[in-house]
Amino acid sequence: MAHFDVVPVDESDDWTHPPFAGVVADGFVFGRGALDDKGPLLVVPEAVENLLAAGFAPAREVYLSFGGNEETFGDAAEAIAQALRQRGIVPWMVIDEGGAVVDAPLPFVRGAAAMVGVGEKGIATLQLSARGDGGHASAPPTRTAVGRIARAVDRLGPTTFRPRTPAGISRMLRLFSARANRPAGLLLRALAAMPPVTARLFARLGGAPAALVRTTIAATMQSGGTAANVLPSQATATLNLRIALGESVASATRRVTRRIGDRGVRVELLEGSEPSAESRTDNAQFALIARSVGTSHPEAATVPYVMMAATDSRYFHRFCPAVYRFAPLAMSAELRATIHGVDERVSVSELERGERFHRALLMGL
Ligand SMILES: CCCCCCCC/C=C\CCCCCCCC(=O)NCC(=O)O
Repeated sequence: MAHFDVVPVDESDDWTHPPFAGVVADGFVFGRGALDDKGPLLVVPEAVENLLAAGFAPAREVYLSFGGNEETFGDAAEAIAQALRQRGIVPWMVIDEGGAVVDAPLPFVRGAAAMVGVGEKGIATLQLSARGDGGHASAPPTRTAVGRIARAVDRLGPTTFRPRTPAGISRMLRLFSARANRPAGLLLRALAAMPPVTARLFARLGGAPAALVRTTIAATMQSGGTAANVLPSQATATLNLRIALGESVASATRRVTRRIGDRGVRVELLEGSEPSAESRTDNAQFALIARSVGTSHPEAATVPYVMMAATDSRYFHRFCPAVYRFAPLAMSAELRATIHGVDERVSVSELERGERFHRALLMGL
């Protein structure tokens, strides 16, 4: 699976090469979507076409699913999943974006790792709204509609949701422990054996580690009021929740509502998508991914993790137990930071390695 739509470019951003010109320079293809998700997409048909040209026929049926509205949470992948389901087709394995080959994935861990998302967090978009009486701003009530919404957002701190370590993260730590120096290796092994301790530690670290173990809340938009000297008659805020594995859209919405604890603030669910279950790592599918990584990126260990963002594959995990999120391209931390950002680019040599990965995967089915 992959998608060919991209997020927009802010005209004020300073790109080295125009973001929609596809300039090839210094060994990279520059452009919006180079990593998310045009590079990971094009290595799939490249592999298929090369195998077809060589007269190869795969041992299983292969479906290519390319959607055009992933970034806007559109319904292309949903329609594709539904069509397969209606035909009684349950894929043996689904592979989509959401992982990559990374270097030094954790402090003290040596070498490259092919990070494969074995699970994916859910999403809920909530709108908070409050109403006020309006009027002259020179004689305000204790709390305006804007103030009410601000207080509600402030109450939704990082401790709103309890942390919990998914099994895939414990397995990740165990695999990394073998690639760390002795003291760090012992620590990682201990953390792998004590999921509640890992959950608390990662939650405390904040950022990506915290996002691996708990439901996160980002207030992303707000509005309210019409003029500087007019009391607002309404205010709203939009919250983007990423729901941890094991929780649900409904339970997260309830918790947010309770935590706000203000009947004057309406909490409305605009859209939601449940978190996935975790796909297994002790099966033939995961072993095939690891073998294919061995062909394209022999220096990398194949390691499970949990994808914090959303992919089109979320429409498949509802009826297919083996869903993996992995783009077979090396992405340094610097390159990952260009996704949805400035100077997004993909290395030409990685495109070649990506094609090799998919060829190995198809041949190994
Ligand atoms: C110890 C943790 C190591 C983490 C290593 C992370 C490796 C993942 C590498 C790349 C993943 C990039 C995937 C980008 C997909 C973005 C999908 C997206 O934006 N979806 C929409 C949304 O979620 O809003």
